[in-house]
Amino acid sequence: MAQFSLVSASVGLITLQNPPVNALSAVLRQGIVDAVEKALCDPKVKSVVICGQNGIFCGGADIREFGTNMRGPPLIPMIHAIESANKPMVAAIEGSALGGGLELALGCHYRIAHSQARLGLPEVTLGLLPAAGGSQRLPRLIGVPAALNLITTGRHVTAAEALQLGIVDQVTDHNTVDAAVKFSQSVAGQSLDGRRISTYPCPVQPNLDAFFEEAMLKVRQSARGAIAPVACVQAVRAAATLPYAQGMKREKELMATLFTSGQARALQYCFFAQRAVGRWSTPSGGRWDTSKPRPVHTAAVIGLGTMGRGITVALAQTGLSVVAVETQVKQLTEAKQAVSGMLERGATRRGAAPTPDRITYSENIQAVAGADLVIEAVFEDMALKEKVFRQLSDVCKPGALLCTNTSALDIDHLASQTRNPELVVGMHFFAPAHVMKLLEVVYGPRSSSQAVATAMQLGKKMGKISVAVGNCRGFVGNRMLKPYLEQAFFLLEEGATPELVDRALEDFGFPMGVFKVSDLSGLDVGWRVRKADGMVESGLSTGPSARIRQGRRYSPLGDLLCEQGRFGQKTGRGWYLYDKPGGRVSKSDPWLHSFLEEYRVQQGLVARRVDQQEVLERCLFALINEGFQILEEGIAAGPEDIDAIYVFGYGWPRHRGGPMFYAGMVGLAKVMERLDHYHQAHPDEPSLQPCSLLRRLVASGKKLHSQL
Ligand SMILES: CC/C=C\CC(=O)SCCNC(=O)CCNC(=O)[C@H](O)C(C)(C)COP(=O)(O)OP(=O)(O)OC[C@H]1O[C@@H](n2cnc3c(N)ncnc32)[C@H](O)[C@@H]1OP(=O)(O)O
Repeated sequence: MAQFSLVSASVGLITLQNPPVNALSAVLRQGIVDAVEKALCDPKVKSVVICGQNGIFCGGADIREFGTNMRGPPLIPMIHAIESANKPMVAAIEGSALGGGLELALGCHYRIAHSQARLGLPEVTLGLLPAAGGSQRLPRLIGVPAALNLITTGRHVTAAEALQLGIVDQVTDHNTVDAAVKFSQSVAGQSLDGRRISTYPCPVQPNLDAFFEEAMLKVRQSARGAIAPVACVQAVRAAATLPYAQGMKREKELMATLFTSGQARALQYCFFAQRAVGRWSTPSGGRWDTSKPRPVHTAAVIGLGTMGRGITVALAQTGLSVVAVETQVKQLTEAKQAVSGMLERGATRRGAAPTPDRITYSENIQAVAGADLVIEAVFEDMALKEKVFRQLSDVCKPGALLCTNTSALDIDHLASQTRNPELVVGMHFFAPAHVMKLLEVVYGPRSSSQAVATAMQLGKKMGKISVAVGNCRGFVGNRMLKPYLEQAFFLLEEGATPELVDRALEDFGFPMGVFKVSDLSGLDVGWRVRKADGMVESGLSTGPSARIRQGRRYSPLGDLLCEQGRFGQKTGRGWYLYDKPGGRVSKSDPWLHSFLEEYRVQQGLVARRVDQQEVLERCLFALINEGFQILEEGIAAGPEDIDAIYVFGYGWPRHRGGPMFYAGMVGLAKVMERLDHYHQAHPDEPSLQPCSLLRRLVASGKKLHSQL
């Protein structure tokens, strides 16, 4: 609802009241319409201030209403009525004014913001555009380039930037409502002719056609198939070229296509999934709302290789004291330099003062004795990690949480090396650890819910999307990646090229195809794991049995490349060719193509035409099938957890909602039918056999996601 009151004898104060973010629900919109009418009819009221309760102006349209039968007064006429009012309307912006919230403020004649406020039009991140007049008013207010930037990126600006851009008229460090009330009194009775943004001409943009062509090209390149950024450019172009009323018509048409698109549904699902993963639960009954995290003031990191350095930076940036331990002196010296460089660059990027140095370095593991929480980040080797955990169990103070940054190893086994297995959890960071948003918090059967809660809370403090997952080989993310990679290798054997497979995945929306990623992360990483698993035979034997290992189809292609010293970017050669070791730009490699041809001949394989659809179905459906298996085993509590992991850690295109959501969009019956089809053709590939949960869901007609 919206509360109306008369303050300072002549100011009508309208307070938006819809916790937690004053989203513009049907009830709130009705409340605003009623309150505005009251204010305009009351002769005592000479000016009006609109504010939000609980320190937040407005988080925009109520996203939960999208996709339902929208009731209540629509936003556009409501904002129009505010702009047309004959009494000054002033927005008092505290906290956030986002999306429809900012559009409401743009309908007001003046905007006063608190210095800590954030403003923006983030609709594009929800697969929409600012369609309550935002795409037409903002360019008229601040010019086309600045408006286009805000609308196509959805970025939030600070009050200071908003003032500089001309979005707000005044910024205050004091009580925003008081400042707005005072301001509104000062302008009461003045003409409002020059204050209605919809009547402004759009500032002239030189070389309009070239400007928008370039903008469109840029957006199409970075959008990777997302349609909302493209529609945003079209809407701003309408503002720059059409009268306001026609621009509004265009805004409405563009919004109509976006609103009903699968992409908008997927992006809105991601918005809520990102928040839902914070409400974790474990099979043993641990829950986010009943488990109290332990306080963490000092954290320690053991091992200062690439991951350990990133984790140290991420911890230091949260303001914690950090003890960083590395037993090799040379590595320690290099790490010190690298960490301080990363902290400095991070501060420059954020426009903040460098993080005060709260890091203590040591060569001795005894230095972690006082830490509340330790993150072990030594080399991915079980024997080494076992040793470190036994030492930690002796050295650490009672109650200290012991975490391992492993991407696949058994958490429970490591816990068994300690005196207090309930204090052990996995914290699987993604490289670079101070940049990547995802954190898998892995609980073993003996991890206490307090240990999970502590790691989840620390992840949140570090700005991560933390997802609690159960203990199994590869946890959720890497476990699902295995069948995906496997299928990509098999497709090469059957006739595809790395270029074809990567192109299909990049057209789907991944920033990089599977072979480019493999070159980037290093082919030797997987080789080492496969060797440890006893999968690798050196040299190449021939015939189908040479490609069956441990009872299932196996492709030795990756191993053969490694035997040639082709480890990817770091050696300048992998699935692609690079201009030098460490080079970043991939080129097609004729050697690789000949190698594949020779390999097929040797193995008696006949190359056939593989198309993009087959690449997507085999790689993605195999990955999704593993996701269903993970759900069935209770390793992930819900599909949102898997989707968040893939969107925030594995480059899954957000506008496709994550693998499990995508499966729902495609239709579970279709996914199952295609898996069955491929499994019949490849009975030695168990990852193509639909798992029982998928079969049960299809048989019952049940959906995995209520949004679909
Ligand atoms: C014609 C169409 C016109 C306009 C279109 C729009 O306006 S689309 C909406 C545009 N607005 C946004 O995208 C803002 C989304 N919200 C946020 O960015 C943040 O929530 C915000 C406002 C910065 C507050 O952040 P904070 O970290 O404090 O809270 P949190 O994100 O955890 O949110 C708290 C709960 O509120 C729910 N919520 C937030 N915004 C909305 C919204 N616009 N509609 C509905 N619900 C919203 C959020 O989901 C959280 O609830 P939970 O149950 O935990 O999911």
